[in-house]
Amino acid sequence: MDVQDVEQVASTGTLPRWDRVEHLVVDAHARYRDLAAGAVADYIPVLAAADPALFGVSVAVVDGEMHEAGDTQVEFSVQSISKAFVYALVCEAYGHDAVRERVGVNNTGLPFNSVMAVELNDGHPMNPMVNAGALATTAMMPGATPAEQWENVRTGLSRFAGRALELDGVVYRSESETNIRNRAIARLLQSYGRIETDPLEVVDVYTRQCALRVTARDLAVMGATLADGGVNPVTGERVVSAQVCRDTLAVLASTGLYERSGEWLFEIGLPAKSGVAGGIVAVAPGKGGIGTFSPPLDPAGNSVRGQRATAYLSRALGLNLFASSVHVPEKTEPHA
Ligand SMILES: NC(=O)CC[C@H](N)C(=O)O
Repeated sequence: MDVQDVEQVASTGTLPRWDRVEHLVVDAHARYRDLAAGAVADYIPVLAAADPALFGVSVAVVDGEMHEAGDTQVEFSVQSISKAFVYALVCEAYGHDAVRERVGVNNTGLPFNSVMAVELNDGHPMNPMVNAGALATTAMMPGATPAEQWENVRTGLSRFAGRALELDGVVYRSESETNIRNRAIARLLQSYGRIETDPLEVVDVYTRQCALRVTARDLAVMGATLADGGVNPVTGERVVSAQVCRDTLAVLASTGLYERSGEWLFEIGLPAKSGVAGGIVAVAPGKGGIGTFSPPLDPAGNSVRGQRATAYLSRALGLNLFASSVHVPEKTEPHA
């Protein structure tokens, strides 16, 4: 089936056509498997050793159905995707007003690890999806000690995934030895009174949260939990409230792909979050989650194949939040 056909499928009858999902997931994988663009991250030394050929596409529907193709059971570090779920957990604990005031919800327009963004905004971290805002958010995680905060992060993200997630010790150590910039950002936030506890301990919890091991399948389930108003569709457990999901998805829509968030929303029309190990989670509210994994990244740090596969599924399944169900786009291929 070519793109035009699937768009016609998506444009007729009730959307989305979940009966076609299995076929479309396999097709999304086949289409982009050989796409050779992008480069694996190397600023965290161990990530440079990732196999660029790995590629998995997974969809979790809010009724608990799973559809998968490729390397969906391969584990990789969650990296920045953790920021979305830690943000949700902190909002659940303290209410979104407290987090919004301290961390913000506006895009910086600058790279995820920008120091200048903090300086330009009088020490305000701007949003929870860039490193400054994520550090400020992790600092707010419930727990009397950093060890307790870390355990709450680990168990909280595990509840979103529906299984016990574990630390990748090799990734954690590799990033701990080289995360000087994050330590600088944490110190800068401390200087502006945005972090009240020990900034280096905050960086340590944050580095651990980024080194949690997930699969594309986990990402799909985590996304489906946000799509399902906070109830994990596989375990049936309520992880966060529907309001927290709504707030988290709004933040993801405006900031989830860093300085490329506008282009992503324009083309794909779904809230999403990327990580530098090559994962992307996208959320179709009320419908399901899409998890992709492929290590080669674009210059902003977003997986190239993951973006293409998600764009294809969004179009083919009619998931774009801004599209009416009868719209058949003239353009059949997205921008490169
Ligand atoms: N964009 C990312 O995935 C960055 C996460 C990484 N752990 C960092 O802090 O630099």
